[in-house]
Amino acid sequence: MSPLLAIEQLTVSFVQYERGLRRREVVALSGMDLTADRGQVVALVGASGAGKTLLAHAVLGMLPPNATESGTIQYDGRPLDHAERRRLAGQEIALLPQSVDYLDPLATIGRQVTRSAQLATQLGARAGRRAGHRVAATVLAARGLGPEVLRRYPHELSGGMIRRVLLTMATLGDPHLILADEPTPGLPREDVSAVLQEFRALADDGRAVVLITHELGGALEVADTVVICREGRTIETVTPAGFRTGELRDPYTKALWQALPANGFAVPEEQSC
Ligand SMILES: Nc1ncnc2c1ncn2[C@@H]1O[C@H](COP(=O)(O)OP(=O)(O)OP(=O)(O)O)[C@@H](O)[C@H]1O
Ligand code: NI
Repeated sequence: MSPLLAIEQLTVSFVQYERGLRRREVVALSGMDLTADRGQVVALVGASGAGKTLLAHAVLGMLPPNATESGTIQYDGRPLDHAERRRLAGQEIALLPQSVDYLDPLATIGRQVTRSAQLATQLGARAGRRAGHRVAATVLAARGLGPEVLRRYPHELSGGMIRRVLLTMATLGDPHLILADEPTPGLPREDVSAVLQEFRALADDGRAVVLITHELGGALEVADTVVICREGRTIETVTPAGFRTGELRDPYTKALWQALPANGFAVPEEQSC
């Protein structure tokens, strides 16, 4: 059986016009490979600007109009064109967005989760309001958010609560593939582990999870494979066991591993200042 998501040699560039209307092409992704199958957590690890969010946005058909793409994105064995990506987005494929700006600052959490529940369960807007509201209350409660949260606006929630609301919304439609874009920054250490374990559980339930993160340590806790990217390309794909037994080929991957607290925080010479 083909893997649920198979990305090969994905490239993305942006056409920009400089002063004088000189056309310039900026290459943002130059060869990303990533495969994620049902039951797996695949961590996508790389520094800021490496291209992690762009990869997720490409899968969901969310790249801006000035982007051009090459390479292949296959879902369940078939190449995904733009229309198909948009059709699957929010249904079979869910994004847990990096930015909390995806929430509407002027609508209560209850309204937004209800709307997501209506969309996800394809209930009609009117007929579905009550049912949607019930579903919203239930799913939020399951993530430890009480009924009072329904009446609050996004700015009245802590960072950790917002993350839980986003996770709730992303998983409402019972997606087969979840792309989680930096779900843990700003969370206290114990919450980080809890969130990571939620992704593990979602994968153990048969979904595929792509976990985008800066933090190799967290990725190693829950991932089946770790894809290391740098400057727009995949440089290495390793299992957590491969890290421990030293099966690392690329110096950048080795440096990331050595910089973990348990390995002595060794910062490579070229990067120290
Ligand atoms: N719309 C755009 N136009 C031009 N360049 C873009 C656009 N969107 C992203 N980029 C560039 O593509 C590169 C990858 O960006 P991306 O947001 O995917 O990085 P990232 O790995 O998610 O970083 P972070 O960890 O900070 O979220 C960056 O150099 C960024 O400036
Ligand atoms: Ni990003």
